[in-house]
Amino acid sequence: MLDDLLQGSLEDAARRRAEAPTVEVERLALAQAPALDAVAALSRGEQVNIIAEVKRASPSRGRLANIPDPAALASLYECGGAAAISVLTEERKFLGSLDDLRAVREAVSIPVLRKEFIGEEYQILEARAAGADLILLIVASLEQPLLARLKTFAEQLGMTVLVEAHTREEFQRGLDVDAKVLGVNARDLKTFEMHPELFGELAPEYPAGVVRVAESAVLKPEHVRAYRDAGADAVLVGEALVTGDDPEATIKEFLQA
Ligand SMILES: O=C(O)c1ccccc1NCC(=O)[C@H](O)[C@H](O)COP(=O)(O)O
Repeated sequence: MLDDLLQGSLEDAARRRAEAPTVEVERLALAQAPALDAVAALSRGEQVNIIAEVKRASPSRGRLANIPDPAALASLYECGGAAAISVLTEERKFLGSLDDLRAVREAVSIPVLRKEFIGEEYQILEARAAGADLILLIVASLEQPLLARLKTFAEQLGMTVLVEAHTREEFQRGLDVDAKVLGVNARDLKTFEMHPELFGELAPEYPAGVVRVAESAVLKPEHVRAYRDAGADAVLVGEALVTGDDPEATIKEFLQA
C-alpha cells in the first residue's frame, strides 16, 4: 500500500516537474517568507495541541467529505484553536492537491503541513514554494540514508519535519535521524486497523525536547484525553473534523478534553 502511494506521488511530481522544472520551483521556494516555527506551535502550553487535517478521502475510508473550499475549512480550524493545519496533497487516493495547500496557506496564520508521500527533494521544494512550514516523512517508506537526506534538505529550507513511525523499530529510526517532531501513527498501513495504544507504549522513550505527536484514531474527546494522558504534545485529527457538522466546535471540545 505505502509503496503504491509513494510511487503514485512520485509519478505525479514527475508530471508537474515537466511543467515547472526544479530551478523554477527552487526559486519560488527561496522567495517565500520564512517558515513558521512549528516546533513552538506544537509544544506550546499545558494542553494538547491539535493538528487539524484537510482530508477529502482516504484508502481506508473512501470518500469522507467534499471540501469545496479548503481555505474556509482551515479558517474554521484556526478559529477553533488548532495549532497547525495538515493538508493532504496526495491526488489519487486522498483527492488533495497543491492548490489546496496554497489556498490554506493564504487563509491561516498558523503552521501548515504538507501531508504527502515524499521520496525526493523536488516534492519538498514544491511544499516550501506553496508556503508549507512542515513536511511529513514516513519512515516505513524510506531507506535510512534517504530519510536522513530529505530531512536535512527540508531543514536547510527552514522547514520542520514530522517524522512518522508505525512501529517501535521505525520510532528508533526516527530518533536516529534526530527527529525534532516524531509522530506515532496508530493506523496499521497493511490492515488499516488502529493501534492507539502504541503511542502510550513508545511515549516514555521520547527524549526530552522532541515533540510527541499522536496520529490517527481520534474520533471523540476521550481519545484526545487518552493521548494527552499518555504524554502527547499534539494530536493529528482528520476524519472526526471533516465528517462532523461543526469542526470549529469539535476542536474546542477536543481542546477541553
Ligand atoms: O487514512 C488512511 O486511510 C491512510 C492510508 C494510508 C496511508 C495514510 C493514511 N492516512 C494518513 C494519516 O496519517 C491520517 O490522515 C491522519 O493521521 C489523520 O487520521 P484520522 O484522524 O484517523 O483521519
